[in-house]
Amino acid sequence: MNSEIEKLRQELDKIDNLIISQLNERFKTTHQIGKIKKKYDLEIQQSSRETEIINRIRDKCKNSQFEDAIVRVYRYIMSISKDEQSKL
Ligand SMILES: C=C(O[C@@H]1C=C(C(=O)O)C=C[C@H]1O)C(=O)O
Repeated sequence: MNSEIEKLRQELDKIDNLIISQLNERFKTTHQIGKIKKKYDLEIQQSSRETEIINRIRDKCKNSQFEDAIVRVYRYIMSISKDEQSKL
């Protein structure tokens, strides 16, 4: 039993490495967008863009039992990008 879990945990570590690297890229990009918003005095919150992202995620996750979980994660990621943009 322990070795079964250990194998899956190693798999999770690899997946986490990918997520970390992609999250880092995503936050770098939202940071750049934040700098442009500051320069042109634009609103940080862009609700129609967020709806577009959530719709795209739901479409991509149509056959996944984790659709709602993934949408929750994305809402959280977007709220953190906005917090980071507001620090600029
Ligand atoms: C990144 C942006 O800023 C905010 C954060 C978003 C995100 O994390 O995807 C989307 C829309 C905005 O509320 C943007 O305006 O595109």
